[in-house]
Amino acid sequence: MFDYNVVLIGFMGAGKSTIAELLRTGWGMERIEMDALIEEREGMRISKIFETKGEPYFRDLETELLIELQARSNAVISCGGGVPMRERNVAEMKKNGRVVLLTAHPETILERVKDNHDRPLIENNKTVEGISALMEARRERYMAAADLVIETDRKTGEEICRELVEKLHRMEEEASR
Ligand SMILES: Nc1ncnc2c1ncn2[C@@H]1O[C@H](COP(=O)(O)OP(=O)(O)OP(=O)(O)O)[C@@H](O)[C@H]1O
Ligand SMILES: O=C(O)C1=C[C@@H](O)[C@@H](O)[C@H](O)C1
Ligand SMILES: [Mg+2]
Repeated sequence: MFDYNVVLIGFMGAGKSTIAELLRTGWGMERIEMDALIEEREGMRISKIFETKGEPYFRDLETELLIELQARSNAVISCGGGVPMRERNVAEMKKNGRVVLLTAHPETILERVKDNHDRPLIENNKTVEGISALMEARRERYMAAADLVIETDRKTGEEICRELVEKLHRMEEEASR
């Protein structure tokens, strides 16, 4: 039980949704899936929103939703991959949350996302090189937003969750000393 939110950030396919679901089932947290909530409210898939309304429209929806989510606690918020790229968003997620960055190497990401076609930003160049380039462009902002970084390559979801919960508890202990 956390008296704040756990905000999961990271590249597409890093495992945010997977880990959020495990924290819901195993740790009783409320799971909030930003992409899914936006899709539900807009009544269309993310790829369709990008196509018909454009990326800036989608990015504004993300910011509005993050502001709304500050009212929760003990929620695990699985962010869209691009959410930490806006400074305003990072300020919002830190108001009532600890930000956890999940990382994975481009080869691992490619393996995980290759059969899914609802990630418009990588759909046209789904290669190690394409993923590496976008990852590099995002690295600095992802790192700056993170309170905690967890590598996910060759770890199971359960291992990642245990590491995450342990590290967050340790951070709280250290902060209260
Ligand atoms: N630790 C892991 N080991 C093996 N496979 C994993 C792991 N974590 C996630 N996966 C698999 O990788 C794929 C992508 O994971 P997931 O959807 O959780 O990523 P995401 O970070 O939420 O991506 P997006 O930003 O696109 O929503 C899924 O098929 C999932 O089952
Ligand atoms: O990394 C990104 O910019 C994105 C990741 C997905 O979660 C979606 O939010 C959308 O496809 C954009
Ligand atoms: Mg996801």
